Amino acid sequence: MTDEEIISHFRETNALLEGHFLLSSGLHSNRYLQCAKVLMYPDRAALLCRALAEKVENTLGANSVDIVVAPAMGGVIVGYEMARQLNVPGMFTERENGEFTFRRGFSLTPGARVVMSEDIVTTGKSSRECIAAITAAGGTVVAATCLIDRSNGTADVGVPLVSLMQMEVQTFEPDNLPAELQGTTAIKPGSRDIK
Ligand SMILES: O=P(O)(O)OC[C@H]1O[C@H](OP(=O)(O)OP(=O)(O)O)[C@H](O)[C@@H]1O
Ligand SMILES: O=C(O)c1cc(=O)[nH]c(=O)[nH]1
Ligand SMILES: [Mg+2]
Repeated sequence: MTDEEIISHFRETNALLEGHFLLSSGLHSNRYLQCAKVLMYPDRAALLCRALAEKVENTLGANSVDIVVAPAMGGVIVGYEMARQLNVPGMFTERENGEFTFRRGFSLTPGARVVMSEDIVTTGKSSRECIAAITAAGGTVVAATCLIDRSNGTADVGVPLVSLMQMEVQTFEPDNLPAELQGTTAIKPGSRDIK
């Protein structure tokens, strides 16, 4: 799947937003990729995750994954579809007092080979937090995946990161906003509690 085909799925579903956004990391941006708008279409979710699962298999080899774990909320749908495409089970972690935890009776077999599946990577902070929770629960994270790596390959999540597409999207510290964003109110689409 080419980058143009991937981005077309975002454009056609109005998932490529422009405005003023407060990101999960606390950084600001004039662009936002709302993956939920793409993933609301099961056929598009399947096409994108099939292509990403193929990349994982090319990187790790066949039958190298025991389970997919995804961080809620953004990772839930993509994690489900990645598990389906890799033909393994999938589960998710969710925040409790700000920390990713396994709830709902989810647990990992010690040493289970885990692919951690995100929707978006900007700084990699959420990915690293989810990977830490998986490791603490006894899993071995063999790779991380995301649909779009907004860091253009610069985010370090501590394990190989397989992205469907890399993009370079500018981000800004809150006290260093460009003129176009100054004086406008930032929208915060994600669910992380930013103090
Ligand atoms: O690489 P990062 O800088 O961590 O940014 C990317 C993270 O931000 C978004 O989640 P968010 O925390 O907004 O919550 P959500 O998944 O509930 O939407 C997205 O789903 C990633 O998890
Ligand atoms: O960094 C984020 O929080 C973020 C950026 C983006 O483009 N999309 C998203 O869901 N989260
Ligand atoms: Mg998220």
